[in-house]
Amino acid sequence: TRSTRPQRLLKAVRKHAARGDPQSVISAIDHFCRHSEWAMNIGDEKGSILDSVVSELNPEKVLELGTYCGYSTVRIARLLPPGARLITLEFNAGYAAIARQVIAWAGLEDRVQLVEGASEDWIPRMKEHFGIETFDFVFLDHWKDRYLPDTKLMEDCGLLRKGTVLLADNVICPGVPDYLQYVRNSLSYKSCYFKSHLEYTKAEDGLEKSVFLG
Ligand SMILES: O=c1[nH]cnc2c(O)c(F)c(-c3ccc(F)cc3)cc12
Ligand SMILES: [Mg+2]
Repeated sequence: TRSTRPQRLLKAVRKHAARGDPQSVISAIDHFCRHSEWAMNIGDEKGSILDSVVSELNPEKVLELGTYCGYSTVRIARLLPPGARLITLEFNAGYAAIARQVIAWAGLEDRVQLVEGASEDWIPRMKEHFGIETFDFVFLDHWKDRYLPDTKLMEDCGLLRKGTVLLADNVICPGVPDYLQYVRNSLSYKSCYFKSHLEYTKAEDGLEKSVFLG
């Protein structure tokens, strides 16, 4: 039967990237998405903005909602000190299977924990199951209809602290109007927009960075 796009993306990583070299994994995926098949990774342009936010923050505890093939997981994890931890949630088992192999190829499995399942099921279990108090950084990149309810759920579960940074992908395309309205008008957040482009295209998209004020 025909392979899936994530399987073809992994094949390109294995062919063109060096094991244990996260930058070569990132470059191999970007090359595949530009020259072979578009795929919904954050990409190199928005990825550079992600890098700068993570580098400035130096987070110890990171949550990623939406792993897909692990591209942004690798981008974030490669910037973390070895003691830091990144938990990434992926609903789609096929995507998760590929992402595990991409993360392993990059040599970053020691600081990444990939969890398969629904964000709404796992967010309430972060404390008792993973021993997490609060997150320093949350990257939202799963499903537009879940950004707002999952943010409210993280608040209710006490997973956000004064200064926790939320960074949301795709706030223009496909767009998350309810989430944007919330973080831009709530007194509990200081929010700003980083204008960019939809991965590997000329269409507008951007990232919204929101600091939780407690
Ligand atoms: O569902 C998504 N989850 C997470 N990230 C996405 C993304 O970065 C996209 F560009 C897109 C996307 C897909 C098709 C389009 F025509 C435009 C954007 C979707 C997602
Ligand atoms: Mg995205």
